[in-house]
Amino acid sequence: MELFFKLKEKIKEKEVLEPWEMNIIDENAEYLGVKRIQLMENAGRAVYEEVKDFDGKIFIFCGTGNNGGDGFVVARFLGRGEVILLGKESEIKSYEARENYKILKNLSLFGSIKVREIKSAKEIEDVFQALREGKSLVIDAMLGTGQRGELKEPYKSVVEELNKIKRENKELYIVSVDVQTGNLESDLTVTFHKRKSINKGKVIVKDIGIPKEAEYIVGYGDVRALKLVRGEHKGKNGKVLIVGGSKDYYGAPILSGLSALKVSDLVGIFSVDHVIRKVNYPELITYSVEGNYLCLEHLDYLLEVVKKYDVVVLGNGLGVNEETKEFVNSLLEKLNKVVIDADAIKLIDYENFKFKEGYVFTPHKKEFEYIKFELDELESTILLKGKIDIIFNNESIKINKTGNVFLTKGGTGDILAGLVGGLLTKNSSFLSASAGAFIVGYAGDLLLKEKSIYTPMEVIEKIPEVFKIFGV
Ligand SMILES: NC(=O)C1=CN([C@@H]2O[C@H](COP(=O)(O)OP(=O)(O)OC[C@H]3O[C@@H](n4cnc5c(N)ncnc54)[C@H](O)[C@@H]3O)[C@@H](O)[C@H]2O)[C@H](O)CC1
Ligand SMILES: [K+]
Repeated sequence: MELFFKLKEKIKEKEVLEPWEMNIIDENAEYLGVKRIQLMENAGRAVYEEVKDFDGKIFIFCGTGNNGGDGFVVARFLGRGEVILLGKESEIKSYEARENYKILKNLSLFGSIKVREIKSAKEIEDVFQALREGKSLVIDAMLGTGQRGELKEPYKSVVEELNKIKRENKELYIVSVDVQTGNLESDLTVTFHKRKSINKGKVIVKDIGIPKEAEYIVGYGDVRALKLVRGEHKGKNGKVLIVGGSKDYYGAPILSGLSALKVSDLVGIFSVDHVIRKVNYPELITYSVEGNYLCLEHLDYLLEVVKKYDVVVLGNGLGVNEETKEFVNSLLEKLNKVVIDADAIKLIDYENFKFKEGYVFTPHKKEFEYIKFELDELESTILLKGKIDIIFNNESIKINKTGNVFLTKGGTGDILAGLVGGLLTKNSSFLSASAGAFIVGYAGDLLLKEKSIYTPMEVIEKIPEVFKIFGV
């Protein structure tokens, strides 16, 4: 871990987060044991603290997601006002929000808090009318970091109407929870943990108990953030070409290919005929060249083939010799999305090397010593495998703690490289490396629970189960 701390102090901490980054941090806080319902309670109380002295009518507009859940908590702390749910109770997405909604319904018996469910803005003309005159507070708990794209109804009309009233009635005060919903002209946004890139206007940042460490741990939040286009169109899921193998090693590229196949539906292997002869998996497309090692004379044909692929996984079983060295360096100049593993790491001429953003290096400790880099120029991601994996580039760093000693066996590195390659077709280098490390480690941990020893092929077969466990 001392390398982690050494690197971490050189990587500037992010002050502003993208919504999707915040969602990963939320999930990984839970992975570290922080309860979501507690975060929701703290978030609701944080907003309440900013509005509790308001002396006028209060309307809390809530969505069916966790942003709405926060709004339910605000209402409970206020102990008064009217809660308008944009949807039905049955549409409330999470357990945490549903529980908080149930409490409000129990409280509404006493008349202090009113609760309404609407399908369309037309149903609350009376509320809009009330907002047009006198002093009112609107709490915007409609959409938070989960909002995507153009507002759909009824959010769209509600926001439009609120903006219209806001222009007419200067005494209407709007406070947004976490982020504004669409282009709502809030007077204030109370956001949690860190400022979000989409926050506008006056913003107050409140801590709600999310530990800083949640930003530095890989968890199921990373897995859930993955873009994984399911195989509806052959070849649309991203295409991966494994470039590896030699007369001495034929297993490595096959393991990489089979692993990549778990997240992409078109995988090819480009290698020498010794290897291709041994590929007896119809799912793997093969490209065969004469010789014991891949070398410069194979480059032109490879550059033709690679045009059909999105990502190359380079290095598994390549062998280490002069002829392959030139091949690797010339090839990398021409490619943008590459997983660089095993022997390829040793063959790169780092003196004249550009660390492109689309590269992921997957060294173990010894291979890591070959990589000569200046951290502030490191656009590529390095996934340094170990008991604790460290994933880093010039602006982010995380550790992954899944996995066990049996994963250090031969073959697991090939599986990781292939999986990261598959993920890299649709995701950033950093997320592909982080999630890839988590998934392979977690697969190994599942296997270790079932049996005392397992094979690399069993790790590959376990990958879909990891996705299923985390609902991806
Ligand atoms: N996750 C946590 O640990 C905490 C979250 N907090 C609050 O939760 C929101 C994020 O909640 P989430 O459920 O992920 O998303 P939203 O509530 O923002 O959206 C829910 C829902 O809305 C639908 N939707 C998305 N885009 C649109 C659109 N353009 N039009 C209409 N409807 C849309 C979609 O179905 C979404 O699922 C976060 O901001 C915090 O407020 C807690 O505060 C802290 C812990
Ligand atoms: K909001």
